[in-house]
Amino acid sequence: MTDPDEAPALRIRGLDVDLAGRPVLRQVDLDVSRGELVALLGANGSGKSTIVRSAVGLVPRRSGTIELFGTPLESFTHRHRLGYVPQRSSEASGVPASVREVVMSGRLSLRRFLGPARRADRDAVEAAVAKVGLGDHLTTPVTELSGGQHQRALIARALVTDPDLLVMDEPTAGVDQANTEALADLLATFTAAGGAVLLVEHELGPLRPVVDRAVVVDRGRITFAGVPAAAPEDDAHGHPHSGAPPRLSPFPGEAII
Ligand SMILES: Nc1ncnc2c1ncn2[C@@H]1O[C@H](COP(=O)(O)OP(=O)(O)OP(=O)(O)O)[C@@H](O)[C@H]1O
Repeated sequence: MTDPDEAPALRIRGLDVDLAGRPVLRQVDLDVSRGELVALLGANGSGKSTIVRSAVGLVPRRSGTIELFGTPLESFTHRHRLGYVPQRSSEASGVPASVREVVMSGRLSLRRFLGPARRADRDAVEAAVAKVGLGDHLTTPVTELSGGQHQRALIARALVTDPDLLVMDEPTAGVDQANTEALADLLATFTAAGGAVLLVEHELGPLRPVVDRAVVVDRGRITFAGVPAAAPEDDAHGHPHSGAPPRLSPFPGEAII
């Protein structure tokens, strides 16, 4: 266990994950510091989602350690410090919950009893919804939102506990340029205030200016970590271009290429 005051927001060491009896992640090491935005890149099926889902405790691991703010995941009780935005496709459902209900569900980790929402909960929901620009849609069923608006509702749900670490799985999938740029601004504000972000992307696109470090995953292993400008771009088939062998270091400050 690392000193909680010094510890990075997220520290993964030697992570091995098997799914359906098949190795999916092998010896993954990754740090995300406070105030830092790290993007996980890589081809389809390389293991990006499995890394972020492991980081929030959704996937059992074969070996390795995961710490949040210096505390092992298994004993981390401050769930409100963690905001998770799943892949939007995994949220699709025919149940017409409103934006308010979806975002309010993010407050459950803070509520001791499940009675009617308190004033503080309602205020936090309205503030988070306003932050993502959906203030006019509080009562709109999420099924009636555009892809970009739906994504913003999920981001509001992740922000509603005022987290210190945001973990996002493809937050720009199916989102137009304007919404992606708005997300980039929001993330820049979040990290400037000391928040840490780990997100999955297929390509950096409009988020590139706010990404501090790009980490490339290839067949379950980290093959590159460095400044975004040096990250290999995906080709049309989703495979990173091979170029000069990258210097390998998943740790902050060690990988300026
Ligand atoms: N629940 C599961 N059971 C079995 N295999 C799985 C499961 N989830 C993922 N996998 C497999 O693990 C590998 C990594 O999947 P993962 O979703 O982490 O990749 P990814 O890089 O996020 O891909 P994409 O970019 O397509 O979302 C893939 O081969 C996938 O088929």
